[in-house]
Amino acid sequence: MGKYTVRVATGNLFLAGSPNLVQLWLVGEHGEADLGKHLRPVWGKEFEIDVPLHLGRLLMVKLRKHNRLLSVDWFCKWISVQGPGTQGEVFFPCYRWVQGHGIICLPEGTARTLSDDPQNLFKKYREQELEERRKVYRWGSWKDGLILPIAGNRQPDLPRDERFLEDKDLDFSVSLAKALKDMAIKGTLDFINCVKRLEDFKKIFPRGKTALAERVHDSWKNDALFGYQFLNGANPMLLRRSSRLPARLVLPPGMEDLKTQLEKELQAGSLFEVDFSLLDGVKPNVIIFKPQYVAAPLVMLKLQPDGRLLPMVIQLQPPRYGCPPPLLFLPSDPPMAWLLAKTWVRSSDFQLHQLQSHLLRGHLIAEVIAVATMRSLPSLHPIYKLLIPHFRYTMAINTLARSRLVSEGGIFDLVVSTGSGGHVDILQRATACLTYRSLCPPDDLADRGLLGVKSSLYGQDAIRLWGIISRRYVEGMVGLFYKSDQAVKDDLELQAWCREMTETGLQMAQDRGFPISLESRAQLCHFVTMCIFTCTGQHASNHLGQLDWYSWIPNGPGTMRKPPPISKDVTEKDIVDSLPNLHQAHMQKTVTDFLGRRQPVMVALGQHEEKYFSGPEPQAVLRQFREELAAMDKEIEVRNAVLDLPYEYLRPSMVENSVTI
Ligand SMILES: CC/C=C/C/C=C\C[C@@H](/C=C/C=C\C/C=C\C/C=C\CCC(=O)O)OO
Ligand SMILES: [Fe+2]
Repeated sequence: MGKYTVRVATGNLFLAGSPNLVQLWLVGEHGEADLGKHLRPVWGKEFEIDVPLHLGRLLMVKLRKHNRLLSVDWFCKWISVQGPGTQGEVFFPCYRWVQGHGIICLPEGTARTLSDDPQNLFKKYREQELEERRKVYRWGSWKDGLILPIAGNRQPDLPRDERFLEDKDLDFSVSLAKALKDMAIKGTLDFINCVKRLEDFKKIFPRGKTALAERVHDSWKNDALFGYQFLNGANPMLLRRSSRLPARLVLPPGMEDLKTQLEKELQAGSLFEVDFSLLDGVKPNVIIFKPQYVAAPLVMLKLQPDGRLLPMVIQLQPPRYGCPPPLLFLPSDPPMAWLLAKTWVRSSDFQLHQLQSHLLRGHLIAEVIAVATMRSLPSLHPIYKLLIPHFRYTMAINTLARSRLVSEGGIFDLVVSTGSGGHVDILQRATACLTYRSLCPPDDLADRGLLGVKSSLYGQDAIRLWGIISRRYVEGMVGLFYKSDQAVKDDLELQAWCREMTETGLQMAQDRGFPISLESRAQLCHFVTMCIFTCTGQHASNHLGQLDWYSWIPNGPGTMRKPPPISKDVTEKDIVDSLPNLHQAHMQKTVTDFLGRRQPVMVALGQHEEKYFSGPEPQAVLRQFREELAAMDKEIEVRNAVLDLPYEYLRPSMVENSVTI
């Protein structure tokens, strides 16, 4: 018996409140008390009430919104209750929309696995919550041979909790509308203006461009900048150290010097390669009845002692049986021939970057993690509480990508050489070779021979960030809730989550190294770190470079309008005629500017305000995580200050806490 003070926190945004009355119940270990309909969340924040029962330790708050005439959704952040006992103020996290008039149960914020609840006080609640979540979060299907998305084609189809809140929605819609309006106004001139010289692409070079974009415009023809991009550019995921000369690199007679140089670098361990074979045979797009072109180049590069990565040879297409060996382009070739060869590589890199590194390995994997978690882990579960902040807006932005970017008639079909089906083929091929190791930087960088490469700033920062997420955050939290490997094995919810991810979301990916069970705390930590890194650093390192590296279109051509050259007799006009026309370039710019701009509505890594965990220990782990992130951020700032080309894409203050754009 006694006085209870109930505090209710409604979302901060204008549309978060509701005039509907809300009924609350307090559920304790000794009983349940109906507090009646005391709350109008628009205005009500706190009220006191006498409860004539001895409830004992508070376990749960139940709430129900009553809507006589009009049902208005309410965004409840949390409820806290200060009772007469020794429990102190008890916190019940929510951070969800309260819709309709069903009863919602909010368990007290302490994280609990099934074995942390020996009296099964929450067992029924966990089962009911998952039963409801599996109805609301359903796997969809976009294209055969791909990993699964959330069901739903448009934002309104998504669960309310996954849609943009009004601030993000406003920024996204207004910015997109402005970008498209500008495009429509200026774009009319695109058909009148034409590009005669490479410098004419300045006509669509943006105002307020970044300093690095300026450098790209000034130095895009430079071999060192061309090589640098494979280390620290928009797409740092393809470069690998050569262990042998690639079989596809057929050296025609007269190339003995090159062979000697390649073998010398190979022996020294300084030979690197970028192989775009995944693009081989991809059906190119046809844009306004005009065929576009796709190539599948191979680039060989040498790592200099000063850290520069310099191209040695470019083969634009793999050898064909019964045909003469493909032409090889060299730095010593006529300048326009060499520049066209590099430009073809840049266009090929744009395709694999946007589809394989950015969309598939960033956006779509993050979505699988989010949907599998919502379908398999109750909100009480410690791994749910650890992961949920890293899912914000991911289903929404991916639904927009599927409906406006890679959809039929979407941007890829309109202005990208792999649009109109080639892009789906590439996604299917990339999915078929997507391995668990490639999503974990310590393994991926080891496999690609990039560990310890001083000029791989991406590699250094990825390892550092992975380590902070793994050691300071994930291991810290897992250590609080799993005291042995057996506890991991015994957690049936956790095992179901892992299987749901690998077998269903990733479509039987166990043959590519993904686990279908978790046998130890170390394996659990590795898997959860992969989840968090994918939703944060992996996406950021492949998203943030668009503005810097693709603002100057010749450095990232979304399409090529002429076939790859078969001779070295190349003019500037040949290059201009191969590059996107002004309208295609303008549309590409508009989209990559819109996507690549720094987000005003942004939560940086680890900076979420939601308190999913109750108790001092998880808060201490999160605090230490934030301290380590701040230290890394400062050290990157100091390092970048003395670099000719700063690398910012894995700075914790730049990395979003989830995939939201
Ligand atoms: C050409 C850039 C390609 C990027 C693909 C990689 C990742 C997906 C991207 C997410 C995009 C999500 C939504 C895009 C929404 C709108 C696109 C802009 C204009 C559409 C024009 C129109 O529909 O009118 O990661 O950031
Ligand atoms: Fe993105």
